[in-house]
Amino acid sequence: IESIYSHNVVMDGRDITLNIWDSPCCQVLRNVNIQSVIMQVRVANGFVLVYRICDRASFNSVTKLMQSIKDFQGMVKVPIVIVDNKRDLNHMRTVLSEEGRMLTLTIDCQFYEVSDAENYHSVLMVFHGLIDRIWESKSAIKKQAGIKGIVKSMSAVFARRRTDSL
Ligand SMILES: Nc1nc2c(ncn2[C@@H]2O[C@H](COP(=O)(O)OP(=O)(O)OP(=O)(O)O)[C@@H](O)[C@H]2O)c(=O)[nH]1
Repeated sequence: IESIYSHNVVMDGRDITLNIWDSPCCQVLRNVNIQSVIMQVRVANGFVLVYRICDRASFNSVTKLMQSIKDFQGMVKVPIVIVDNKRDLNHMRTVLSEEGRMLTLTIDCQFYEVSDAENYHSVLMVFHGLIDRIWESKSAIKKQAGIKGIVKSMSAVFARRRTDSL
């Protein structure tokens, strides 16, 4: 079942409300639900893709899902964080840590190795990392919009001058 819930965090003195859309892994496993991915890419500010180190199918799903997000996002890149979970089950590991890291090379994203059952703090780090990336990408968009605005108004002045001189 998909669930949506909210969580409040304070970061750098700012109150932030995270609205988390939690899609179950099994849904992804059967087939990446393209419609759902398209909708999520449209509305989401960021993605946390979690696989289990002892479950190769979950890693394959994350790989597929990442490709779909890449395919459907437009010019604006939505920050993605990859999480290798259940580190406490290292003795049952079937996905190498390097494989997770390699995945992050195909798209610019962060990588975390956690055990959410054992360590709440590491999960917090994941979300803090994502929020940082969201802020960075939002301020980059604002800056770009600012430059575009200047270029637009300058070209308007030049266009008027050209018309005046005719
Ligand atoms: N040993 C261990 N078990 C975990 C860890 N995280 C979750 N689990 C267990 O794994 C099971 C599934 O946990 P969920 O939090 O529902 O995992 P999920 O990724 O949301 O699973 P889906 O709903 O199938 O996507 C539960 O029994 C958890 O107790 C972990 O870090 N270590």
